Amino acid sequence: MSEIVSVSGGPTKPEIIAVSLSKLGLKDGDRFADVGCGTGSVSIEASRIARNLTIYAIDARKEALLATETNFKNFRIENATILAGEASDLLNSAEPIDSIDCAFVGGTKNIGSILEKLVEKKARSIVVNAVRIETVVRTIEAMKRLGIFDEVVHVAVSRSAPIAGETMFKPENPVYIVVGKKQT
Ligand SMILES: C[S@@+](CC[C@H](N)C(=O)[O-])C[C@H]1O[C@@H](n2cnc3c(N)ncnc32)[C@H](O)[C@@H]1O
Repeated sequence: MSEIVSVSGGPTKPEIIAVSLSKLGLKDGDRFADVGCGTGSVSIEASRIARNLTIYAIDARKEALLATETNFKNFRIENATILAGEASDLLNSAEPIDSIDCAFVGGTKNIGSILEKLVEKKARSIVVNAVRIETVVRTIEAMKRLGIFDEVVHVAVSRSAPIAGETMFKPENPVYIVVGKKQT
């Protein structure tokens, strides 16, 4: 199995991806947006959970796009379009993405605008990862305005590490997982 090529800020830790994707509720055949894809690791895990996804991986940084391209090739991710640029612009019109079922947002610059566009594209479920408290507040407020706010989960993971032949735990940075669901 290939190692994932990393970039600054990614890959997202596997435990955070696991909780995020469990909240997202992907189904086979969904159209999935990985907004601020970094390394593409969330898309790679998403395609292990649901079959026949159509993936749109978006990032504004060249190094992230290159890493995603390499990782998708190494992990044999199919049906994926990698899009370069500001997410709120790329989600603005019907081209290249006309509708979305589920979105994971790991890149939170312009989060209010991104959420608006995802709702316009009929996303039934949106999960945002945030580490800054200001981003968490902005995300909750935007989701409430759009009538999609569901919950926030604060996840703090500690990982085992060897010490003097025994085992201690080292904390990872806590992450807030903000969940939005289309009201039915
Ligand atoms: C924390 S990293 C994401 C890590 C990723 N989930 C992974 O597993 O590799 C955030 C990424 O979002 C991108 N980003 C942030 N805001 C963005 C926006 N508004 N549009 C496009 N990309 C954005 C950054 O360039 C960065 O690569």
